[in-house]
Amino acid sequence: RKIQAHAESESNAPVDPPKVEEKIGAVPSGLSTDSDVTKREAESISRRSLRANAEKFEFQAEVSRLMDIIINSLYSNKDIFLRELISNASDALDKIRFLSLTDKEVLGEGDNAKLEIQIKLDKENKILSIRDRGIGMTKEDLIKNLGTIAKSGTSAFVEKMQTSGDLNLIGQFGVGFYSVYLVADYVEVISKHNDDKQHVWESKADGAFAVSEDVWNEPLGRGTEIRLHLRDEAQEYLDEYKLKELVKKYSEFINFPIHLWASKEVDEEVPADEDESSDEDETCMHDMHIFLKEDFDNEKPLSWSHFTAEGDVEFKAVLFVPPKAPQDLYESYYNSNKSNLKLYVRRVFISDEFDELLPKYLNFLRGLVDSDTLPLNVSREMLQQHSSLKTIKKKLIRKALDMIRKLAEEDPDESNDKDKKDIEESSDSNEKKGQYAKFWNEFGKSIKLGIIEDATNRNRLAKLLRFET
Ligand SMILES: Nc1ncnc2c1ncn2[C@@H]1O[C@H](COP(=O)(O)OP(=O)(O)OP(=O)(O)O)[C@@H](O)[C@H]1O
Repeated sequence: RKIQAHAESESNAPVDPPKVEEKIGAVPSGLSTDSDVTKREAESISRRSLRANAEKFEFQAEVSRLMDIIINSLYSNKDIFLRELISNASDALDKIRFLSLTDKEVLGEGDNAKLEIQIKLDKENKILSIRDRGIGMTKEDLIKNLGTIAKSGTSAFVEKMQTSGDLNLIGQFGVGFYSVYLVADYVEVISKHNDDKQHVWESKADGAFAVSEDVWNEPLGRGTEIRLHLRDEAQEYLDEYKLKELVKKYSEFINFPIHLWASKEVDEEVPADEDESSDEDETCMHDMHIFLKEDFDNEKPLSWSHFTAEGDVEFKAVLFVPPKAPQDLYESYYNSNKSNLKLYVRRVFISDEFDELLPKYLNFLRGLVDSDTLPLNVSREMLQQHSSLKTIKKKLIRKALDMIRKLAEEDPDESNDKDKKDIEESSDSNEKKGQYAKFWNEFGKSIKLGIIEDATNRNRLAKLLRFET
């Protein structure tokens, strides 16, 4: 399987362009002057009828069927639409960042250069909008990407959705966008790509959509704003607490800042971390810290380590020991190549299935590595042979073993020294008490496997062994 930078756009098989169909949707009559048109159109947003002079299109039949299923679904986990939109926004941001590596100009200046996601709640008009400063879509992109599905097996997929009723599959098949119709009955997508003017796509999920040049909204500069006109029964998505929780949940590995704005005009950064600066370069580290604190049903990781390696091979890494071993940790130890480290190159997400960064016995660790030295767009085979990788692996093992050793050293239960124990107990040691025993319980077997498999680090590993007395 090839590893591809997330930032690359997928190659789309050619598809027939959707048919143009005139006069679908309400056509207000008697429009005279331009300003009149603008006024009427602004009104139409609240009336939820499609813009009058827009070019109208029919959805590809499968898309139409899919939308029917979604809009009539009784599926209870409607929250997933936000996961899909955040993930699309993040992909779009990755794409522009990827292009900016070779051409800085594409980012533009001022706010345009801020690679971020904004979520806005307009309680009065019952609109939830998600905006990114990503790559954006041209008119042609809007028509193709949000009107057709280019993948083979689409009909079978739609069939499966209908029979299983499990709309969670939607993201896996790559049609996540349409899940917006779980919560909205009218959706506008406003988009500005560097190569085109700003356009609006809109649809009421009635088999048709419309696209027009946008003369109504503020210029976006670059990127996409998705406006969801919420259904009556989906008003809960205007509640900032609910939204904040959802954003936290779905932004686990999103390496761009997400800002949530409520109508009160209070700016809250979600997720926010008081002790971290939100320096752009640090975004993936930043998110990782949040992840450390908030995941695992509020159980903290047993230990973590965050470091920067300089010299020939430059990388940053966060490693941590989860609070519990996954149930299947040892089940297919020799067969599976499961890794829990995410690999980024220059902050572009590359893979979370790359198992060359740590030896098998350290598979229980989680975290991420962000390297400036590895090439961005390479196959797995090329990466495996890259000489930097050996250095990264060596340093990661060292840091991981140091981190585990420290866990023991800082645990008062581990200390034989009575005085030290007293001093430590008066400080913040309560949290650290018993942590090593917990670690040993969950991951002791991995240390034993390491002793067998890793001759270079055998002595270091031996110091981590514990025996029942
Ligand atoms: N915010 C956005 N900015 C730019 N392009 C977008 C955005 N949202 C969607 N698109 C375009 O529309 C296409 C269809 O989106 P959709 O969510 O249905 O599928 P996907 O993103 O390809 O797959 P997945 O849902 O698994 O992420 C995307 O591939 C992308 O080209």
